Amino acid sequence: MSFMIERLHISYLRNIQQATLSMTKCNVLIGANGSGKTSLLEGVFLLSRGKSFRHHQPKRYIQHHQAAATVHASLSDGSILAIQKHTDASTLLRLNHNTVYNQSVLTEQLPTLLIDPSSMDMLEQGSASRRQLLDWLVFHMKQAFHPQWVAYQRLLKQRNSVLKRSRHLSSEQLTELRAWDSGLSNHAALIHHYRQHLFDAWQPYFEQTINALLPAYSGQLQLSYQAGFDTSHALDVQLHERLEQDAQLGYTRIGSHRADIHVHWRTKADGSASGNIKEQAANVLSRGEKKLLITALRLSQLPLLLNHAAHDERYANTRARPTPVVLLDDVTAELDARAVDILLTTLAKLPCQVILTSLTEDILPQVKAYWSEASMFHVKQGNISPATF
Ligand SMILES: Nc1ncnc2c1ncn2[C@@H]1O[C@H](COP(=O)(O)OP(=O)(O)OP(=O)(O)O)[C@@H](O)[C@H]1O
Repeated sequence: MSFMIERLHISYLRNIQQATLSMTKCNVLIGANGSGKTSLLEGVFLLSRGKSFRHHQPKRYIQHHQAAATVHASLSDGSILAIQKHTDASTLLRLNHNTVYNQSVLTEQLPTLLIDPSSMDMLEQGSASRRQLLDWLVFHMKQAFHPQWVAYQRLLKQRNSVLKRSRHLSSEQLTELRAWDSGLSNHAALIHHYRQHLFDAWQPYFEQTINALLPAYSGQLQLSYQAGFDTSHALDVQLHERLEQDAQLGYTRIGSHRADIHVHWRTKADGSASGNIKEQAANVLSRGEKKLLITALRLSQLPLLLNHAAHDERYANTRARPTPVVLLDDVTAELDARAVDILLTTLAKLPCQVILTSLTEDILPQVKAYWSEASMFHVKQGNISPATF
């Protein structure tokens, strides 16, 4: 058994003044450009992650002339989650009417997975979004990962601030760095262990999803994972060896914060899977195919997560677990009718709640055919109203 968002309330987020939605398994938002569709997805993401995927500063997404934006969700297991973001960037988080002080508590209750136009450059951009892709999985599957990652980030920040301040380190600073490096090294070893373990578990799910979404590339797309440092040696030894270079650069060049995921395309002239041509997939795929690949990267994590949750002792007594919410902005963009159809049939089979946005009603017949429970909403100038199919 799993639970999902039943009721969502948003106030003063961009052009949405007040909106209340009763949600089902598949929720389709239809509206013109600038009507507020993405803002609603932004609200759900904000509740789950504590930040927007569009702007870091709350004053950018809080409605003009308002002091705060609020998002409130009632889940089908009876729990209530809320976030309030103020223009001074302060945050109030609530779970079941109690204040909580750690966003990760809400993230755990409401896993969200975003597929939007800005993620379409994920393969070409810096490593951060690809690293976050893997870390999303690790966070939701390994409870011990998050504290390690937080502790690593804290030490890294301290180390970088010393490196930034002085190119020539005093003996006190060197002693201080050495102590931090040993801590960093211990955290990095564990972070790598969790990432590697889940990266390996993820591979077959990724292959299956590619078979469904990009059958023409079956067996030709492979993932690789780099830890960000040479994992055959302790990180502190390597940090020590390159301390002078880091001091010149003013930051730490190697470590868990540099981990990355790559997608390779590999084929033989005869088209068989293992072979002699190897390229970054981003150099080969069309824009539409890239969207399907990025979608496959994200969606392939869901069955793995859900299989794992079935065995997770945290949910053993309640027999219920959170259902991931897939936020899919502008579902038809870049895709032809056949690709949209494949994407929707794949999504409908996955154990997730879906919130889709679209400029037109073209996808409604498929939504109706593939989901037994679906809702439609019209979005106009920030007003969201339920509509019948
Ligand atoms: N802080 C703010 N306060 C009030 N309105 C805002 C604020 N920030 C943005 N807006 C407005 O809110 C609307 C947000 O639209 P949104 O991006 O959600 O549209 P959309 O329906 O997803 O459109 P598209 O189909 O073009 O992506 C825009 O019209 C924008 O001008």
